[in-house]
This record gives sequence, structure tokens and C-alpha cells, in this order.
Amino acid sequence: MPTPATELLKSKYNTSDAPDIKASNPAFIPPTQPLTPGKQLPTSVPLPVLPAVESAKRLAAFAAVDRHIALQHKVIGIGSGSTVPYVVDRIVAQGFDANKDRVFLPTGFQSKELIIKAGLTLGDVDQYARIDVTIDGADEVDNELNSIKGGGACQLREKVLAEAADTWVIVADYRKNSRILGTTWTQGIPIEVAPFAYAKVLTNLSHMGSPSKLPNDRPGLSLRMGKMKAGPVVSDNGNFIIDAPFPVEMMKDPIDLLHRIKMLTGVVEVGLFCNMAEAAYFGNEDGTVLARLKNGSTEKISSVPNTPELKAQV
Ligand SMILES: O=C[C@H](O)[C@H](O)[C@H](O)COP(=O)(O)O
Repeated sequence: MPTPATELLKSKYNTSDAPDIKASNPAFIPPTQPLTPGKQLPTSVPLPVLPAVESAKRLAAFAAVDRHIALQHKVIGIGSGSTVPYVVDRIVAQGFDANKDRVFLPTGFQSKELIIKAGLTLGDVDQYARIDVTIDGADEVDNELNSIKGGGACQLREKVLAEAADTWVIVADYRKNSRILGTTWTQGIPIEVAPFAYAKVLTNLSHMGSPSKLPNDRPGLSLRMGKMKAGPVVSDNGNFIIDAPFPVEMMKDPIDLLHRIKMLTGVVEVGLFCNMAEAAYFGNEDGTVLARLKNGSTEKISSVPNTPELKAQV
């Protein structure tokens, strides 16, 4: 008996008993069935042309899926942020057969919606403690593949799905590629805290050296407040978020900083992800992708199959 999810998934792939969705979906990529590992998707796919930064995100996401999500991977973690929808698009493009026995675990409300809307099978990390691959975005990534995450307040679930994964991969655009964390993501390390403990943790962080003001009168250490909502941002887990910037000397050693912050009672999780990533993919404005690998090597991927030509992007 097919489940509603199977039916939705079938319809995504334009199988014989489903309506032709090509006309209504400009990002539709014809399924390759059966998909064989390493097989390239068909050419001449009508993907929409995107502004440069969005195009860079899409390139990174597509390259990461092509390299890290193979047929044998059945439990897949889907991260959060604006780059991740392209990850889901590329996974969907692997075809019905590739996806029908897979389960997808979200890192928050947004990715849960993405999984459901794509017609993929939703699971959770309490059912699948071991994940084959998790792909996620990041706010900034350094040379050692340490990253700042939590710009969207998802870092707790993101870290659980990163740790549970055999392979954790970062996707981002060129703006996130950095030498020292805190260079471009200046608003601070996102820290999820138990609501009743926030004032105590703010005091602790201040004593640790997080300034209350940044140059040019920008806000420093602070409780993250909602936009279009009176009061603080509340995470998917019902907690508050503190943004804590630190001086560059402290940011140079993110592992030490992570350990010190994590030890503060009331802290639930810290948006510093250290020594976790297998690889990071950065989409560039020129249509290439920079792959930075765990072993310290880098690779320039000069073209990603089935993406609009560079000339179409500029
Ligand atoms: O909490 C949010 C996450 O850590 C995101 O993965 C991160 O903020 C990056 O998001 P984006 O891809 O939109 O820059």
C-alpha cells in the first residue's frame, strides 16, 4: 500500500501515473532512472538563472550532493539556511529510484518543510542515531574547516545531526570562506541557552572577554531579539540565543573558545563547529566551486553539470 509520501514522491518524478510537472516547475530536472553512482545528470536542464550569490550557493550545493550523496546512502541529514534548498533540489534530481528507500532528517522547522514539500520521506534523529551524510550551510568557515553556525538559530539540532553523521559536509557561497572565524561574521558566536539562565550566561561571557559594543557603535554581546516580534528569538527547541563576539586573538583558537563556552552552566549548544567537516564547498561568482577538504587540500571544480552557463549568470 503506497503511503501519501510515496505518492507525493512519485509525482515529483513524473512517473507514468503522475501529472507532468515539467511545465509548472522551471527547476525540474528529468530523473535518471536507474541512477548509477557517478552517473551524470542529463544536460540541457532548464534551471532558472539566478543572481550571482544565489548561483554560487546553488553551485556549492550541487557539487556537494554530486560528490557525497551516493545510491548507498539511505539516511541523510538536511541542514538549515538559504543554501540548503538547492541541496534538496539536487537530491530530488537523483530520481525516484534513488530516493524511494531513503529517509531524510531535518535540522529544524525550515528543513522539515523542505523535506515534506519535496515529497521525500521524513525521519528524525531519535529514530536514526547514525546518519550516512549530513549537508548543511554555515555562516563562516576557516582554513581548518571550523565554522560558525546558528545565524538562523538552528545550531543545536545542526550539531546533533553533524555529530551523528559519518560524513558532514558544508555548503556555502564564496563570502563565507575565511581565514579566521569572526572576520566576516562579526555579530558573534550564536549560543543557545536555557531561557532562565540567559542573564547569568551573558555575565559569564562578558567576563570571558566578549565586548558589549563593537567598533562603529555596532551591538556586541547581546540576547538575540525577534524581528516583527516583541521579545527574544526562541529556537526550535524553546531556548534563547545569545550572540557573543570575541576579540580576534580568542577567535584564532575556536576549539578552546568552544570548550570554555560549552562549560558555562545554562549553555545548551555553541555555534562553533570544530573538527567536524569532511569537506566544505564554496560556490564562486565565476561559476567555479572551491572544495576545501579535511586533509587540508583544496580543489577548484571548474564546472558543475547541469547548471546554467556562466554567461547566463552574469
Ligand atoms: O542556524 C542556521 C544555520 O547554521 C545556517 O546553516 C547558517 O546560518 C547558514 O545559512 P545560509 O546558508 O542562509 O547563509
